[in-house]
Amino acid sequence: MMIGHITDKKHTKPRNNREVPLLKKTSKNCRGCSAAKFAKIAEQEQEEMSPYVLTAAGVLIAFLCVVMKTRRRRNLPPSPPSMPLIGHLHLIGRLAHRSLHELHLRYGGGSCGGLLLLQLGRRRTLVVSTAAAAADLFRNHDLSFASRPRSIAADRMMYGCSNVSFAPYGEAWRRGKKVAVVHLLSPRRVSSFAAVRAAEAAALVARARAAADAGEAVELRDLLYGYANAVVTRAAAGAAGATAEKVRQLMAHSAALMAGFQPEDVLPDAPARLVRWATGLDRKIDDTTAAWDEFLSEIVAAHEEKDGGAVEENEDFVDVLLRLRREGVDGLELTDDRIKAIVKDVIAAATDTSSGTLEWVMAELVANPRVMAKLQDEIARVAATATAADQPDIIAEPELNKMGYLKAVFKEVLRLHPPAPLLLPHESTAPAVVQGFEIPAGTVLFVNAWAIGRDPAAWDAPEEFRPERFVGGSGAPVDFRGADYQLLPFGAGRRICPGISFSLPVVELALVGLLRHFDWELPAGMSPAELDLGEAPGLTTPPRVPLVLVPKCKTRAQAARVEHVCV
Ligand code: HEM
Repeated sequence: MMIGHITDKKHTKPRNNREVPLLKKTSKNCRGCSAAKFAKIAEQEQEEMSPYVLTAAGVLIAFLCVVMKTRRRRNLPPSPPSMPLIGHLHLIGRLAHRSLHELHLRYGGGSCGGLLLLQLGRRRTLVVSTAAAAADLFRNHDLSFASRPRSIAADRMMYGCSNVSFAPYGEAWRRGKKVAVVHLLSPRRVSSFAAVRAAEAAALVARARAAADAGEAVELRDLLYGYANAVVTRAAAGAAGATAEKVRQLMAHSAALMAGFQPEDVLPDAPARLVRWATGLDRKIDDTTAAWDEFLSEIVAAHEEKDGGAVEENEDFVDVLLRLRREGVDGLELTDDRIKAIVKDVIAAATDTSSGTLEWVMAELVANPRVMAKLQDEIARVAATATAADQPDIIAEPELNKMGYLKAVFKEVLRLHPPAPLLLPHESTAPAVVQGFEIPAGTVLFVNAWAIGRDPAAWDAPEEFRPERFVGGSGAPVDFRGADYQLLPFGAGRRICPGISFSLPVVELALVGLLRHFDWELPAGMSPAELDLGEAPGLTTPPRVPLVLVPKCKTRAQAARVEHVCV
């Protein structure tokens, strides 16, 4: 009816094509009408308006048809019931990878292709929880999902995301990643840090030995973090000691600010900004960012003063980046800020992941004494003939390749305890059809590497810790370099971790040192079955309860074979 009153009837032809007199509009005119007249006008009016009503109804029906057709055509992945505003956020606990795994088991099994679609606050989120779904995603849609969701915290803490990890997909990310892969983390560069690794691994063994001599228990997290941090800081900035300690403090502050959901994940921009300001989140980010910037600026300035003095083989990451700036890297402007962003990125990406992996290995070995003994046997066999020339406590790195069981133990630990269980979040920039489901552009992606490592379709007895599953067998052994989608601790595709070759000798050398020289026992009265193998929440997830063990120098009979050990 409203349409009738507001439309100019002059331009209207009724269905029978009869010319209709202009409607008398004023109430003054109507007031004088008799009931019969009024009814006639109403009738006339109705007759006049029917084309409009029909048109409106037609448009509405057409619209509904399109909506319904689109809905029917949009074959979205399954999704649990959600709440207004927060969507599915209330279903995610402190350990997001476990909550998502439970949701997958409840809603995403069977014909759902290993996918779940969630609304996490404002973000539409695809969760991949099986090896088959990961294979389809990385094989066929890697490019569509190669970006990162925008994060205000990352933006401010990483110089406008000019680092590698949080940079959105595009030319700047591509060139930054190339610098990381080709210049910072290449096999040649990684092997140039062998002396750094050997010295820090020897220091680690010395610290464990001091505890063993004093009969003290050791908090492994502290010991292993100190080791990983020292190696990475020396590789990145050429310094350990006070520098590494400063990195440790800064990292502790940053990790807390980056983990978990952010206000803008749930709220529109303006209220989110208000919440950030009111809760002091912005101030904390600004303080931490300023402290990092001061620290990194000093390092860059000190390196610049050397003015390219380092021999190329002895360069640390800052040296390399400054040299590339002098030489001019195609298409990537290596400003001071970008250099600081890349160095900070690499330090952050390398430290927690490496030390977390080592702590999980030690936890699983203590929980599985059979595996510990078998690995110690392998190490003793190889080490009997091979120590580093200048570090008698440490095995020469090429010998690590003779330790097949060691490699299998690491794979098994990374299967069950990927240090970043959801990798880093990706975001799609184009629509894609994954496992037959339509995924719109702009969808955040979580690949649940933790759940994929437990996928019963991909693994036999997935909950069992059994490194032997990676030894022998027919065909190429499963590896974690991104080609075997059932084992994704480093991710796969374009966004795969570029630090695999850097991290392997770091973790292997330390573990070999710790197992070669010591037996490790639980504190008095504790049995392996009592070990808590749950995770702590965060972007990286070390054991929930820091591992405390007692190192015992190996028996004199064993020590006699390797004379320098614990005598
Ligand atoms: C055990 C050790 C490590 C693990 C488990 C690990 C795991 C990961 C994971 C899961 C990602 C995200 C992949 C994705 O988004 O799909 C990643 C990215 C990254 N990692 Fe590692 N990482 C480790 C060590 C390192 C080391 C030692 C470095 C450098 C020295 C490093 C540098 C990076 C960088 C720069 C990225 C970002 C790649 C990109 O966005 O394109 N990581 N890592």
